[in-house]
Amino acid sequence: MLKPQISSATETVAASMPLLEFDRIGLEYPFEESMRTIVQEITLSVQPGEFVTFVGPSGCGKTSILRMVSGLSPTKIGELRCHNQPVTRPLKNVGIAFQNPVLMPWRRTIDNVLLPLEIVSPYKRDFKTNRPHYLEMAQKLLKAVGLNDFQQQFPWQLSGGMRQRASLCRALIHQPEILLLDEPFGALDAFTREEMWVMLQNLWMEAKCVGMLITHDLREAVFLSDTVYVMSPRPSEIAFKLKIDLPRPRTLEMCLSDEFAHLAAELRRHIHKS
Ligand SMILES: Nc1ncnc2c1ncn2[C@@H]1O[C@H](COP(=O)(O)OP(=O)(O)OP(=O)(O)O)[C@@H](O)[C@H]1O
Repeated sequence: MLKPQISSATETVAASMPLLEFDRIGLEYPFEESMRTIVQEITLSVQPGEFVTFVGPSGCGKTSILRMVSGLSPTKIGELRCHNQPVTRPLKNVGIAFQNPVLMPWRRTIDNVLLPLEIVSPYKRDFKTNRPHYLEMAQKLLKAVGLNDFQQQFPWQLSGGMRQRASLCRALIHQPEILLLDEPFGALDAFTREEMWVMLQNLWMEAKCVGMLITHDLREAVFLSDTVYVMSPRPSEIAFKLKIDLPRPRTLEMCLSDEFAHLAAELRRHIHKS
């Protein structure tokens, strides 16, 4: 709805322009008396609508990278660009879902989903006058994830999987161009997690946004991604890039195929323990 309109003359150029560019990005944190290098140097680009995943050993800087993309922790070494502009402050076109879906316990599910519209420009300006329209958007999302009958429940009345589904709806309600996912299904059991892969794929295909996922689950990475980046141990860099060309929409039956197993094994081979 509020996505930028581009004329057909510029469409061809825009289609080939990356949405995100990591240009020799590094990362250091203070450690004891000096600075410790976490990320050595990362250069890559993400196309509009691409789903990319970062996998790698614990502590190699995956979450820190997502924070850079969100603009919450702007890059100090190298440059991160969104739409060719350096990211120097929190981006508005980003939705975020974490492993722990932090929903407000005093707000009903529907009101938790609506929350970003109350605080993110340009929605907050007309939130009250446009509420019926926004309510419809939130209801559509909740319906898409099977929570139609739980709109009026409080978070503590939902299961872990349901809370995570509501949190994904909340991350997408303001139609972000970039959806950041930090181990969103890490706390769920294996069966629920696989259901969530399918549901997330559907939401992402409908939203046509960039997906950027961190996970320790290599099958999850293969199922969801167009591109998987394997990071090396700290001080990290991209050790391996794997394109996943499985057709979409992907199904859970595909996880049983030799091709799927081969792709997951290929990732496993390139992961080193820190
Ligand atoms: N604010 C901070 N100040 C100092 N060091 C930090 C800070 N945030 C993260 N670190 C350090 O940076 C490293 C990378 O952390 P990060 O959370 O990005 O890694 P990760 O790859 O996401 O790890 P995991 O897979 O275990 O979640 C860790 O060694 C961590 O201790």
